[in-house]
Formats: sequence, C-alpha cells, structure tokens
Amino acid sequence: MAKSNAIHVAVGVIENTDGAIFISRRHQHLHQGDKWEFPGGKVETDESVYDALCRELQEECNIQVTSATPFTVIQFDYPDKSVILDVWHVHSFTGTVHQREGQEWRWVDRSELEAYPFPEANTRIVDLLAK
Ligand SMILES: Nc1nc2c([nH]c(=O)n2[C@H]2C[C@H](O)[C@@H](COP(=O)(O)OP(=O)(O)OP(=O)(O)O)O2)c(=O)[nH]1
Ligand SMILES: [Mg+2]
Repeated sequence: MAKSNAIHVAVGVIENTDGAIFISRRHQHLHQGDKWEFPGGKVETDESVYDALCRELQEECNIQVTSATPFTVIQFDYPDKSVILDVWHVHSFTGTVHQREGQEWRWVDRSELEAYPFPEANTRIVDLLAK
C-alpha cells in the first residue's frame, strides 16, 4: 500500500531516434545524491502527471514532449521517504536535449544502463529497459 505521505514523481525515459536513453546524475546534496536518474520531479497539487512530466522535462532537459506513454509505476519506501515513481516512455519531443541544471548527463544504450548506479527504486525500470 502506498503511504499517504508518499511523494508522487513524474519520471521520463527519453529515447532518441538511435534508441539511446537519456540519463543524468543527481546533485550530491539531493536525496539519492550522486546516483544516476531519469529526469523528472514532483507532481504539484492540481497538476496531472502528464503535465508534470512535460514541465519537468522542459525545466531539466530543455525539451517539449510531443508524445509519451505510461511505462510503469513503482512505489518504493526509502528509510527517509516514500516515493511513487510514475514512469513514462517519451518517444517524441522537440528541442535539443541538454541538462539545464548543471548535472552530468549522457545518452546510453539500453544494454549499458545496468552499469550505472541508480536509486534502489529504479531497479525494475532498468531491468525492463535492459531486456
Ligand atoms: N527524477 C527522478 N527521481 C527519482 C528517480 N528515482 C528515484 O528514486 N527518485 C526519487 C528521488 C527523489 O526523492 C524523488 C524525486 O525528486 P526530485 O529531486 O527529482 O524532484 P524535483 O525535481 O521536483 O526537485 P525539487 O524541485 O523539489 O528540488 O524521487 C529517478 O529516476 N528520477
Ligand atoms: Mg528532478
């Protein structure tokens, strides 16, 4: 059961026309700092998950999402907080992807994803993408 205080997060698995996936590294001072992540962030009150996804991807990686489909939902309890990751597969977008918040970022092949340290909640996302 999801905890009532769980943080609802919109997460985007952005895929380019070569089939590579965008990942970036969380700032050290943040929750799950230094881990790699898929871009995204907290869904605000009165905002749909899709709207949050579009807003966060515009803010964090400079793109306008034009097509995305639900990929998976993960509820996970860290010792210090609970999250619900609402993960979307972003197939098409306009704009040139780059990280706007000074984080390290790169495009990686699906088969390379398992080599990157992701937060524990991401294990199933990476498994689904890698297979
Ligand atoms: N964006 C993102 N967050 C993740 C992933 N995996 C994972 O456990 N999280 C957790 C870490 C955070 O506790 C939470 C998302 O927080 P965030 O720091 O991205 O939220 P935000 O962009 O709205 O940040 P802020 O404006 O509040 O600083 O979800 C992931 O792949 N991507
Ligand atoms: Mg974020």
